[in-house]
Amino acid sequence: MTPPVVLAIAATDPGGGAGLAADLATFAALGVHGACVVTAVTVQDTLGVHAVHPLPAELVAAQIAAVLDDLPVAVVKTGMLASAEIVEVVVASVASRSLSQGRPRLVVDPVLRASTGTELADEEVRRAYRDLLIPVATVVTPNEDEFAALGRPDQPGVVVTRGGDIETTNDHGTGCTYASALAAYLAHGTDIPTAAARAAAYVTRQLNLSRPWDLGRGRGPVAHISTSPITEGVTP
Ligand SMILES: Nc1ncnc2c1ncn2[C@@H]1O[C@H](COP(=O)(O)OP(=O)(O)O)[C@@H](O)[C@H]1O
Ligand SMILES: Cc1ncc(COP(=O)(O)OP(=O)(O)O)c(N)n1
Repeated sequence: MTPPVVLAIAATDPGGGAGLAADLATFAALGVHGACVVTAVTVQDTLGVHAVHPLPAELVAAQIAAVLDDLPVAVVKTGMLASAEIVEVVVASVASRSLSQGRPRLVVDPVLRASTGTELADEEVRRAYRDLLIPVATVVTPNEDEFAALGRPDQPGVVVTRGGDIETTNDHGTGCTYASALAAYLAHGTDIPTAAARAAAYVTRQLNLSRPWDLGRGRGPVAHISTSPITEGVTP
């Protein structure tokens, strides 16, 4: 038996709220095997992003090749890509694969700015998203600001995210979690509108779970803890 595999290409968040930690936890909760390629190491906490150290683009390319040459990746999900060279590497490594090589579908979460205000992508990165990555994506999940900053891309598969009704201070990482959930549902074979609706429902459930938490000095993380039967009866 082969489980569905999703590859996240994104950056680290040492507090475990956003980035690769959010991606992998979401994949596990939704029944897909998660592989991960690191694009950058960030120094951040629940108060904000203090530093970003992008990895050399060749190292990102080598990680992607190691995964794609070995595992049957159904979906690639990108988060923070940190440099225009890394965006180019993703396009060259993933989108240029032929269908006979098993080209994965591509979910692009265009992370441009943290909700605490720090810019996470310069103009060169935005241009690379606009000109190279978004045109080859299956699904793109910008929030309203990202959608505007990317020139309002008009193509099938653009799902503009719009926050929601739950009032909480524990929402760090919701964008990453939403896009990862959508990627996981796609990997299970769900169509795009259904995957988007299920991802929103998943985020709602997780935000309700973390709403009462007292975690961190700023905006705490959305829950990545599972509410599966394994954890029933255990108080988080
Ligand atoms: N407060 C909220 N209540 C309910 N759902 C939410 C809330 N915040 C986010 N979501 C869900 O998560 C998705 C992504 O959140 P959003 O805030 O748009 O992402 P980002 O962190 O990238 O700005 C939304 O489209 C929505 O489905
Ligand atoms: C490493 C890393 N990746 C992405 C983000 C942005 O996270 P996102 O879920 O889009 O939104 P906020 O957490 O900023 O609300 C990040 N901070 N770090």
